[in-house]
Amino acid sequence: MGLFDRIKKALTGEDTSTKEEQETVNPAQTEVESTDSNATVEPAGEAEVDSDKTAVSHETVVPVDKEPVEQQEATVDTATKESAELKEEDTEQLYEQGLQKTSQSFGARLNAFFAKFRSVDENFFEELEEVLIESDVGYETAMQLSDSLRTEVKLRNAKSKNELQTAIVQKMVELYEAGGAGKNEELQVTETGSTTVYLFVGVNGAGKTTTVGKLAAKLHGAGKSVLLVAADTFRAGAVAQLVEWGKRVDVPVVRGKEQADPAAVVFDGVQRAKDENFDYVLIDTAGRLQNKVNLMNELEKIERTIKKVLPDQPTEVLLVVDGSTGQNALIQAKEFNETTKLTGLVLTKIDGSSKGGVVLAIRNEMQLPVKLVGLGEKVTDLAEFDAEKFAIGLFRGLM
Ligand SMILES: Nc1nc2c(ncn2[C@@H]2O[C@H](COP(=O)(O)OP(=O)(O)OP(=O)(O)O)[C@@H](O)[C@H]2O)c(=O)[nH]1
Repeated sequence: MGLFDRIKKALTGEDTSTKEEQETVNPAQTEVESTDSNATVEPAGEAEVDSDKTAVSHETVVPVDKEPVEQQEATVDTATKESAELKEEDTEQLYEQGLQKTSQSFGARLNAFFAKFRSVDENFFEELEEVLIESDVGYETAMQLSDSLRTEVKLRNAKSKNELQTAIVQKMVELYEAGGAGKNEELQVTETGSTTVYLFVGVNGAGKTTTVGKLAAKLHGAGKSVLLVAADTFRAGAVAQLVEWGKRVDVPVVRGKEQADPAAVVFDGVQRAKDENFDYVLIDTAGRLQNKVNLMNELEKIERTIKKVLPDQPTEVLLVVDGSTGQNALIQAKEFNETTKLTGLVLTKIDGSSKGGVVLAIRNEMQLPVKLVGLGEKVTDLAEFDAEKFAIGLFRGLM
């Protein structure tokens, strides 16, 4: 069953797939349980701090400049540890709650538009374009949608309100699917079996540190060993914030002094991860966009540094954007994409925002997959992006 049919079935209960499709089991549905079955469970970090550099200490903070050794408490209060294991039903609920505002405004706009529907004429398409732009799908995408709907309407000779509503949703889903064609939709893991490095970039306040913390909890909960690198040495407090997340989710953090060279911190972190065979390194960077050249140089230097230690890394360069800023998120994504080669996006703060429609614009205009979504401030409020759940949340009440 195609994505559109699955969404339609979920929203209307109507099964529009062919009989053959109904008889074929969707492999994607059978995969769910096998995820991470190979995971080796590492004991949670109660390790003692050991002055011997080779000993793995889950709470050791490695000072980059080798100056006075700053170390966190060696033992972790188990009561403060948080795990990020989410059940399938929880994720569904999160999506639904998270997208409530978006679907209310998105659906309400389109519903209001259809409430005064009379006939399919030039006015109809012009108004539809306006409604779509207001719904944060972006100008370019709104135009494309309206053009393809014109063709579809002619082709099907569609006249009724119902036919048109369904056709719009279908076109949005098609556009969405085309935007990701040939792209890896999920977070990738290194093929060599060595450490996988994810580099997080994005403007200040987008939610990088929070996302790194949440993802660390998820991976750690799945039995993976994770090392965090606080390369945002620019903003006072940013390092402390990541160290706090490290404590909270029980993973070690490599940090430098304030204003230290971020690339030096990255070097130490990646080297340690390699030496100690960590499964993942998550690097939090500074997000200054005021000076594009500086930012580009810094990110390039960080990437070069990673490659010095692990030539096939980073596996992912993820841009974190604040989804509640709507079109601003799209503009930021475009600017970052000019300076660094992104592999995907993390869209945060979808909860409580009415601007989730921007996913469609980002995907269509940048051909970049949204890999993760932030659906709240809690450690568990991070989910892999699921187009079906997202679309169901977005189009609820429209079909
Ligand atoms: N509601 C909600 N809030 C979020 C989400 N992700 C992050 N936040 C909040 O957004 C604020 C900024 O998040 P940070 O993680 O500090 O952002 P950052 O990009 O690391 O910012 P800098 O450290 O300044 O570069 C914090 O108050 C987070 O709790 C989300 O998905 N939903």
